[in-house]
Amino acid sequence: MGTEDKTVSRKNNNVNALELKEVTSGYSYNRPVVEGINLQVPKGGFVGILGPSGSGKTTLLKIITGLHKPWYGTVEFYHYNNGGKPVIGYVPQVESVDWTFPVTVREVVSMGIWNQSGTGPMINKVAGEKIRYVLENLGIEEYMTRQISELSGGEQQRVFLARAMIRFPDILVLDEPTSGVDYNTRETILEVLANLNEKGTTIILTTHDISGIAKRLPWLVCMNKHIVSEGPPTEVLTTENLLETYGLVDTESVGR
Ligand SMILES: Nc1ncnc2c1ncn2[C@@H]1O[C@H](COP(=O)(O)OP(=O)(O)OP(=O)(O)O)[C@@H](O)[C@H]1O
Repeated sequence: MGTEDKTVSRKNNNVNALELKEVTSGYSYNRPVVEGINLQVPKGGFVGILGPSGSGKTTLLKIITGLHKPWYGTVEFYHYNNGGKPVIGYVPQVESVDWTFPVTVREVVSMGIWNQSGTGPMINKVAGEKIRYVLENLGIEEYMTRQISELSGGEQQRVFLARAMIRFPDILVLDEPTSGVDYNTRETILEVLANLNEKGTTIILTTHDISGIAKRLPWLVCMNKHIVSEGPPTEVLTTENLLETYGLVDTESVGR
């Protein structure tokens, strides 16, 4: 059975890692950027969110991670083993982070486990080993002591992924994890994510890359302020859905 079947069947087993009900939110009064969002993400699911610039994808991810609050509606999480909230790892868009101050890869990654890694510049042995393990997994162990500002976009992207992975999250949320990276980096990132998903991590990512990423994922959500459609790529990546998602509906042909 392929990953696709597995994820789709999980979608139907009624165990959700998280569920958004009627979520509406935004940044200025009376101008919601996401509206009436109903979304269920199954435990162990791998979900891609597609939509044009400004369609509310990042806002939705921030609502899931708790960085931005819904105006209306609720976000509910599955109660993980410890009976509490899941550990959520968040990988922001690389371009949204300004690393002008001097900080090494090792220090950035250790921020993911700040309270376990020792105080200040001292990173304890266990944390140091975890950091090395995760960096090796991502093929960037040789950058350990480099300044983050010296790295390329694709390398920085993997450092942020490492920072989120080091917490061994139950849910990993990534904002355009492959934007601006080359083919090999994209494949490495996708392979790492597929392995984490195989081990049970629930993954939610946004992407603009339809052929390189979206159509290879088991479940897609198309959004443009509202959810336009969701389902497996074969059902969702239709011309009609994409035109509606990207606001390119041919008004002449529909007689408007
Ligand atoms: N901090 C903020 N303050 C005010 N408006 C914001 C803020 N963040 C986002 N917005 C606005 O909310 C809308 C949705 O933005 P969001 O970043 O969620 O879209 P997106 O789909 O992730 O876009 P992109 O693909 O370009 O990253 C946009 O119109 C944006 O200008």
